Amino acid sequence: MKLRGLYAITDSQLLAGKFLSYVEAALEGGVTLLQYRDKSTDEARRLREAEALRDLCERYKTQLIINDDAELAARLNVGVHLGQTDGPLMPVRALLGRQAIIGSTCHAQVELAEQAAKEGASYVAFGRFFNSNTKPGAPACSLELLDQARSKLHLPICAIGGITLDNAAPLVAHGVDLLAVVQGLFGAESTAEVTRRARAFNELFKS
Ligand SMILES: Cc1ncc(COP(=O)(O)OP(=O)(O)O)c(N)n1
Ligand SMILES: Cc1nc(C(=O)O)sc1CCOP(=O)(O)O
Ligand SMILES: [Mg+2]
Repeated sequence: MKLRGLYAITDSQLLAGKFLSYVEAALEGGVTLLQYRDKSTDEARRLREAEALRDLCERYKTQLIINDDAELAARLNVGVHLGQTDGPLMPVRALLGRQAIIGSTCHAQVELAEQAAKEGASYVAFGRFFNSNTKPGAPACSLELLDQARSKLHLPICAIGGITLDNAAPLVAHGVDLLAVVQGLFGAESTAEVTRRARAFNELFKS
């Protein structure tokens, strides 16, 4: 499966009271990957929500990725996204199997991405590219880094951090395969607007 297009990421605060309706609206507009990102320790709720997302993703033929939690990903037989402090990648690859999608945060360092590629990552994520309300403290990354990364890496490149429909086009022009978005997608006033935004993000990959 080609990893290219919109990578929607959930946010429990932003989506409170409208979690599944907003996610479904995004899937309706077209989502290549959907990440369940919930930084809470409420295991029961996390399992319930992740199961609901897995069922929704099956209906829309979208791949579900769990943030941080390889055990939960294994339990649901879906992919996982790991940051630099979320533990080593290789045991997770062994746990989830060869087919599983495993993403790796590489901040603004091509060397981290080369290492992740060696360890079996399915895609590498660079960011943050713009100011992010969701994660204001994330280290910054530039378009020039993408040019270097594109010339050295042979796996899909994901960009994250403050991405909106107004600023995303240059990222795609610099070789990004996946646009990972929270606020720029789900910070919308209605489900119809979420669907419109999802479609518009995907259009950026067609020109
Ligand atoms: C697609 C994608 N890229 C980067 C991140 C950030 O991961 P991490 O650095 O582990 O930070 P948290 O998201 O866990 O706070 C991501 N989740 N997804
Ligand atoms: C979860 C996350 N990781 C980042 C990184 O740079 O590693 S930026 C980020 C937040 C993405 O949300 P938004 O689209 O609302 O900015
Ligand atoms: Mg993490």
